[in-house]
Amino acid sequence: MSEPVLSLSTAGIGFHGRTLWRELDLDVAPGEFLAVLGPNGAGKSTLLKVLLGLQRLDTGTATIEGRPARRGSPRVGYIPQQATMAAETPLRARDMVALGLDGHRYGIRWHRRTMRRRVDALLEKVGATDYADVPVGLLSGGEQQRLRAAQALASEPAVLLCDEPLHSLDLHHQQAITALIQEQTQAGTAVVFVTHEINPVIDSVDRVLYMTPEGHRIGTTAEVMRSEVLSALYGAPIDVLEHRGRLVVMSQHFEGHHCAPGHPEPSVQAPEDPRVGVGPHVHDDDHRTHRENHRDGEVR
Ligand SMILES: Nc1ncnc2c1ncn2[C@@H]1O[C@H](COP(=O)(O)OP(=O)(O)OP(=O)(O)O)[C@@H](O)[C@H]1O
Repeated sequence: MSEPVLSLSTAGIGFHGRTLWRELDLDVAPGEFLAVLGPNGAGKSTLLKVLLGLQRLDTGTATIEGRPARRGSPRVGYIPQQATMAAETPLRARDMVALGLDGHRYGIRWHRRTMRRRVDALLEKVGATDYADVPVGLLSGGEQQRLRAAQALASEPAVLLCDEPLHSLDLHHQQAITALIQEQTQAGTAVVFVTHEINPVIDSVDRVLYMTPEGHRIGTTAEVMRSEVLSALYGAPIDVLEHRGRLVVMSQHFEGHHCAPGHPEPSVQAPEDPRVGVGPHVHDDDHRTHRENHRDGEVR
């Protein structure tokens, strides 16, 4: 591996006596795309906060480009979890994207025209040209999310941290944003992508970090997204099935609608859904349908 751009060494953190994760050793190379998966409350967003310098580790170290992770670094881009902006926010869409441009990059102040061209290109890439001059507070959640992606990519960061950036985007815009992030990896940006569903990004992912309260695993998708590995991590039987290049993760045991006591459930969705993956609620009916499909040979 080339010199890592992001490193965690024996990192650990917890709150109020509860350990979220510990002994986390991770090196991410320039241009690498790391997906971070795991149940609710496993500490995925906390990991991003550590890398943003917003949260201190209890043990170990976190470095970006060899220096301790710190707040406000222009070398780190961040697409936060979606939150609706107030209707009266005094920013147009293009202003929000421009905020992501480092006005003094490499010590040279951006020329106003260069800046406008760059903003226009970013707006176009996320499909936001039509509402470039609309106040952000009047836009839909998905439209605002596309602007956050454009803003985070504006400075071509060394590390891009994404906290469920595809949440609430329609399929077309999921693909557009994923393509944009993928393109950024070609330029050398390392991506840490927290998600509940691997399938929308499965073709972009180099490695997976899967976190659970019992421990974590790091490896390629094929190494980590396996029945034995997830069963060991959850401490309960989990099946991982592949269907047309997409993964279906399902629990073998349900108590009512839950997979295992104390664990938010991994998802089961109809295998025909191209977006199936680790995610929301599981119904016994879904389970039966899937099993029947499996018996009928529809799932390989
Ligand atoms: N500053 C804090 N003080 C106390 N507890 C915290 C703090 N930050 C996070 N936590 C707790 O740590 C746990 C992990 O939170 P985190 O948001 O990292 O989980 P997550 O894996 O991103 O979950 P989700 O998938 O639901 O977004 C939660 O129980 C949360 O309440």
